[in-house]
Amino acid sequence: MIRVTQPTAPPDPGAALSLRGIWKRFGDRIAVSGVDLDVPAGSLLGLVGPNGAGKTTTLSMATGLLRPDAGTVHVHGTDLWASPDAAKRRLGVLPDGLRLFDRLTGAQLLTYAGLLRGLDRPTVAARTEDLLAAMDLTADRDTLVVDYSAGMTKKIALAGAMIHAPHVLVLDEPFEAVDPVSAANIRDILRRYVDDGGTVVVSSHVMDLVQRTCSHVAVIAGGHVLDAGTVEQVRAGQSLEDRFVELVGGRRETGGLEWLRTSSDSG
Ligand SMILES: Nc1ncnc2c1ncn2[C@@H]1O[C@H](COP(=O)(O)OP(=O)(O)OP(=O)(O)O)[C@@H](O)[C@H]1O
Repeated sequence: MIRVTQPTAPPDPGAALSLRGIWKRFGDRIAVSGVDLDVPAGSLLGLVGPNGAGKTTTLSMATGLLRPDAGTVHVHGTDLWASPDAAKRRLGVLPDGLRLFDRLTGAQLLTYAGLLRGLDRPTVAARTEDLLAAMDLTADRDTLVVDYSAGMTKKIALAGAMIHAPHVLVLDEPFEAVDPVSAANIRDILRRYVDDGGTVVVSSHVMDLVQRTCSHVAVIAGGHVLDAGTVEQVRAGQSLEDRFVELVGGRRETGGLEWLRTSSDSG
């Protein structure tokens, strides 16, 4: 079970990811202010929150891409910032706005990712073909990634994050720009990965997708975790979207844009 823990609680060694008191400040803006979160092994957790809530900053600190100002991150009990190599071997990451080596073809990019992770060539070759097929990209295996659509680019980056068979996948907006059929395929791949013992954290703005796909959810706003638990616990009988709006607030009357009513300017 996920808990929003007391800051003094020690990290949970049984959790796939255990964040304790992580903070990040950019100039005088505090992006993340003391996030404590345990992601249970074998869960598929959706991290949801409004724009600017601190999701990307939290995930960057949870995966070794950004050093927290304070706090700790443990990956299956290994301290990420004390033992980054050991911890990162267990992580597969799809960062937000990732720049890929897009002058490579899709197949070359996966080969590169596999070799970089220390896999031998036959293993890389076999997994590359499996992943291309799973992402429905076999026909475009020899197309340059720079010529891929946004959704195809997302899928090849996701495949690159999975090639070393990590224990934990951390995916920032994996469904953004992905067509509904590909999104369903990706959901199946992630569910199978979880059934086989993996853990997935995805950030998303699409509540319906999180409600249908995830076992757990954490709601973050203003750099804090507002609620976390199983999807059933957090939504408490409402739709996740209604519960999200209730927790986060911020709905406003859409007055003040009268000038947009172009029909009133018909003369
Ligand atoms: N490199 C940076 N320099 C300065 N401020 C930053 C930087 N990165 C993030 N921020 C600020 O930190 C806050 C949290 O940003 P973050 O990108 O983590 O939010 P998010 O929840 O991922 O948002 P979105 O849903 O819009 O992607 C925002 O106020 C943002 O302006």
